[in-house]
Amino acid sequence: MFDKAIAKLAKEASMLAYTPYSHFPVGAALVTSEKEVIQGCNIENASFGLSNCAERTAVFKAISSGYRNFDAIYIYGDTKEPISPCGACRQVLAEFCEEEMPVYLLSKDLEVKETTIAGLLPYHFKRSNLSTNV
Ligand SMILES: O=c1ccn([C@H]2C[C@H](O)[C@@H](CO)O2)c(=O)[nH]1
Ligand SMILES: [Zn+2]
Repeated sequence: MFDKAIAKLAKEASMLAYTPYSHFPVGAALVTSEKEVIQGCNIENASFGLSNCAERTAVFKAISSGYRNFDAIYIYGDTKEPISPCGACRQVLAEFCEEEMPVYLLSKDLEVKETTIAGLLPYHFKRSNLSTNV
């Protein structure tokens, strides 16, 4: 269920973004099954392709802190319409989150578009697709 306080934490996370190249701050708030909120921001690099999006920062922070199960993610962009995550982030989220997990996409004014992991990336490549079936 959408929680405005967590949406504000996603916006707050964007304030720490390192964006000297795009000047486009993004924030994410990933809710763990323990109800912890892990924030992330985008972190750019002079070698542009090495930039890391807010969503992946939040996922990598959470995984490297020992969390493995997630209830929701909120993603905030300083945008007119609710932000739309890039393909790389959709694939990384699909690795760790259930297909039906709620995803709340937020605009500058905290207008919300609700979707799911499967809604963001239907028919995604997954572990069970590997021939080794690990
Ligand atoms: O959902 C998104 C979309 C874009 N960005 C970042 C990547 C780059 O730093 C900047 C411009 O693309 O915004 C994110 O962090 N998340
Ligand atoms: Zn991304």
